[in-house]
Amino acid sequence: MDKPTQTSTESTQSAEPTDKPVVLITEELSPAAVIALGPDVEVRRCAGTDRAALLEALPGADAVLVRSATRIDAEAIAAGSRLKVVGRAGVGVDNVDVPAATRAGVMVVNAPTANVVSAAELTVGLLLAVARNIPQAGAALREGHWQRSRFTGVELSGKTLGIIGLGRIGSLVAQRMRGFDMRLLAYDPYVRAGNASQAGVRMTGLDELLAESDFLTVHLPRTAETTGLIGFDALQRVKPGVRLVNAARGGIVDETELYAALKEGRVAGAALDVFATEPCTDSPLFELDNVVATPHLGAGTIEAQARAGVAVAESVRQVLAGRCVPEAVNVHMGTVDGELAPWLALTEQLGRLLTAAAAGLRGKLLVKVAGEITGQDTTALELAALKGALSGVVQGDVSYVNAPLLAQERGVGSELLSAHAGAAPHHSLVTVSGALPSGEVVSVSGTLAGRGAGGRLVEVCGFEVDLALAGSMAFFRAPGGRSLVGAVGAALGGTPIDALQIAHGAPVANTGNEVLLALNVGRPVTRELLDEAALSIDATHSWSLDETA
Ligand SMILES: NC(=O)c1ccc[n+]([C@@H]2O[C@H](COP(=O)([O-])OP(=O)(O)OC[C@H]3O[C@@H](n4cnc5c(N)ncnc54)[C@H](O)[C@@H]3O)[C@@H](O)[C@H]2O)c1
Ligand SMILES: O=C(O)CC[C@@H](O)C(=O)O
Repeated sequence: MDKPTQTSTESTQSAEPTDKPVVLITEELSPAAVIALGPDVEVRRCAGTDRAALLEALPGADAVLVRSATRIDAEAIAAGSRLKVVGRAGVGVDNVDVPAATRAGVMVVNAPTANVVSAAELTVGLLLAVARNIPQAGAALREGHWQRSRFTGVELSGKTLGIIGLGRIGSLVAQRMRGFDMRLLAYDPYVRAGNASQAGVRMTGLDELLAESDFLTVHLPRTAETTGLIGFDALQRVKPGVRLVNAARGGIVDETELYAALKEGRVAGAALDVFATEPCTDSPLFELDNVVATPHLGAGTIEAQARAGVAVAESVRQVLAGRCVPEAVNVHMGTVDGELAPWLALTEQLGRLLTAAAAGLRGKLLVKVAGEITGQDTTALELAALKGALSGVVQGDVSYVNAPLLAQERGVGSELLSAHAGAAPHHSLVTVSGALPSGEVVSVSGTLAGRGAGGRLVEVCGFEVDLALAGSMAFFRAPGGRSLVGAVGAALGGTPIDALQIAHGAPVANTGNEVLLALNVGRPVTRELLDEAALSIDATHSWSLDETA
């Protein structure tokens, strides 16, 4: 799909059949997101928080676009029987069951940087609000109370800020709070101390950070490890009178324990943008004067919504057009640019051919990349080979998303070797190899003849060939020294033969007196015809491939 010039067709949820891929939008998104989806999709809408409506709409959707309020769990993934991609217009994917999506071959894409500035700016606002009681003082004033001493606050300057999670947002908060003359500590076991100290942040253990901080701010993802991290134990160890901000995810701070600590005065104030269960409108925390609360507004700016919506819409368009996107949460493909795309298709074909040649898939798939193409990030070619190889042995859809998992389940490994040398006489070459049940290694190599040209098969099991890697193909390995063409032609009956090659001997590897007969044929060769032809020439191996299927 090219850049959109018109907006997408839009309808409310409908079961009407459509030719265009259907993108289901389940939450309020920036209008720019719908424009970015372009004219090649049909947009449908339903409320993601209405579970029944969501489950009813999902079977008709090729893509679903959500924010944080729609639960895309295993049940929702299963309901989305034709779903190819879940687009999360924001950072956190904790409302998406990523393992379930991966298993089903559904790509999950997010917009990891679109709203981080907005989230960091809200955090700064919450730090100021909790230090100076700004929302409470404003609310009292509106009720007719001019109460200055009641809302006396504290300064940020000279105080210690403890940042829990020094990732994208935590780092932006650090940058901004340095301007307030705060001393900055951070706890994040996955961040290198050297990088932090350049940013003026001292890394500490959690205990030290809790004991020394006048203000704490949480910027963690919600995971099994982080859920309840700021609970009873941590809140016992804080510096008395600490003020706490959480604009990351609900549940990381235990709300019951926080309530108790606020009541006791161990925690002097809290500012919360996120809650364990959302929407949250009646928490006991809201009864406390020293609590500031916002309804998950971290990403709630015009700029962040436009950036997140457009970024994720672009990714969804790419996925629906069969392309790979770097923002995929559950596919690790490296950088895939336009130059690499035809090599992906070629490598996938080679993977399919290898499985056919090896009569199955076992052990390890080796993907060797040589020549000019090695100047690019070729990580994705390993996935492409696995995808192709598995498609011949797995029932159901194999995608870039579930290929590694399906391979792992079958005990199949893979390795990518990349070396500039070794492609001659071709400018670039991809070789995929694996093993026969006997342990003998089989390999297939292919190249692209030129820009826009289809793939060429240039090596099969050590024999040099030069055939289009397209349409239907048949291969025979047989003893040499006799007339093979007539016998095979006769056995294949009326099957049109478009190109035929007999490769002798061992120009690439020592294959003895054997020959390889490789054919491009005009229609798929049935197993019966293939066996008959193989018998007629005493072939030791025969296989076919239907690239039109
Ligand atoms: N309130 C909002 O509207 C809003 C907006 C955007 C993002 N968020 C949330 O903010 C959080 C941070 O987002 P980000 O983009 O900075 O994420 P990030 O992945 O860039 O940073 C998270 C950091 O947490 C660290 N971390 C992970 N597990 C940890 C653990 N157990 N202990 C200590 N550190 C740990 C990681 O090393 C990483 O550096 C996420 O939960 C995200 O969903 C909220
Ligand atoms: O969609 C939203 O507004 C929430 C976004 C935010 O929590 C995120 O993780 O990106």
